[in-house]
Amino acid sequence: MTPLTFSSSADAPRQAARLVARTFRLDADTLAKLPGGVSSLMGDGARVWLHPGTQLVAHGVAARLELPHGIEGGVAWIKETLASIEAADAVGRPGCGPVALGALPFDRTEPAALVVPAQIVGAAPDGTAWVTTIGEGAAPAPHLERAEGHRRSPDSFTLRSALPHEEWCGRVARAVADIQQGALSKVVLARAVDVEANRPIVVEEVLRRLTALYPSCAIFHVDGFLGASPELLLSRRGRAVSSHPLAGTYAVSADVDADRRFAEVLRRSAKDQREHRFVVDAVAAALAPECASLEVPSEPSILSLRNVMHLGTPIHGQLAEAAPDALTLAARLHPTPAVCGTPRQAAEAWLGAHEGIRRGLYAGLVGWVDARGDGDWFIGIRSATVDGARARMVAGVGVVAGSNPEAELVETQLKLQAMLAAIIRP
Ligand SMILES: C=C(O[C@@H]1C=C(C(=O)O)C=C[C@H]1O)C(=O)O
Repeated sequence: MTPLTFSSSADAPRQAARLVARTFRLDADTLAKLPGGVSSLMGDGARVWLHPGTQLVAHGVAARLELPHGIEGGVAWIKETLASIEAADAVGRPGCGPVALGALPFDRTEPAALVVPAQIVGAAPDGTAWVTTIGEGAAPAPHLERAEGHRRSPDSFTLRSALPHEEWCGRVARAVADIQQGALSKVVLARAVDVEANRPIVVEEVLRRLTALYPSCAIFHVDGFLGASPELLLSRRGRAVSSHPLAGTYAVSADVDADRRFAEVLRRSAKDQREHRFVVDAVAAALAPECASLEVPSEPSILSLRNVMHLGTPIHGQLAEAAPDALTLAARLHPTPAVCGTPRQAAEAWLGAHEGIRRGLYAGLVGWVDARGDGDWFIGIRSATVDGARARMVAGVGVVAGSNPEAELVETQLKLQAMLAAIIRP
């Protein structure tokens, strides 16, 4: 069936009324046939969202939701469109019923799209699992075949930086100089590395390795864009809202005592604290007008991953009654100074003039929103874009007064490790 296409218009909710969604609980017998849980259904073409909060593995497209003017053109119509799909939902969990899922570009004005999948298999943290099917006129029957992946993986890889190291370090030095001149306070400069493999990269295998290496992160895949993001931009469950901005990074070693000392160094680093504060202040300022209450810890804590540790501040709030849906809130926060800079406009202009790469979906938004307005949106970092035997990995670093170009280069290498370890077979 050809999917419907909706373009951000007043008409989309009316057209969506042609779609019908059915959600059923998956019983124990059916789940027993999926030993890896819902993730056993992810073939290369699936749209995947695996997070300890909510897991969604989606196939097919019931409708494409197009944003020809990017998220800047407004995204509130997406939740309204989902809400006008006729839905029978026997489970009622966040992520049940019709869902819009996908990845949106870093650039707020770049054309973008999400999809309403034709089938979504989901699981909640307590193990409740469900399947939703969506179609025009009637919801199709669910299809729960396990993905069979017998493709031969690549075993030889070449890596090439998009910019020579010296040139990239020169740009960091330029950013530090411009910051010292007072043109801006922080800018997040990204670096791309291209991988070429001897055979097509097997997306499903990369996702399995990411799941094993980064179990606390959001593992995602949308049309070749995949990754393991540690950074929650915004999650909404009813009136509860949360965000977990990160900024400030240190290496993680194999030695617990050394890591404890590194964590202390990071916590006491005035440069990293400053870099972090810009992000927390921006997130809190954007959320406050929508919230009846908002808790922002005064000190960051340490978020430890396999390759790096970050300063992170968990922010929680209760939304005001009229607050918008998860995607609208996330789009309002984006781009935070964790991936762009401060002040935002000066940083965007600086990146446009000096960064030298097209970010695309890197550092954009990735996640889902449902018809109630619940949803999870992470920042699309620790990510790569895979196209056959090629992949582009991107990682960025926050540059502030006092940043050292060579140290920032090392930081990009640590962050790129997240994807390298999953793409390149051990
Ligand atoms: C921009 C990235 O990461 C961001 C930048 C960080 C930093 O500069 O310390 C830390 C976490 C992220 O918010 C990236 O991984 O590409």
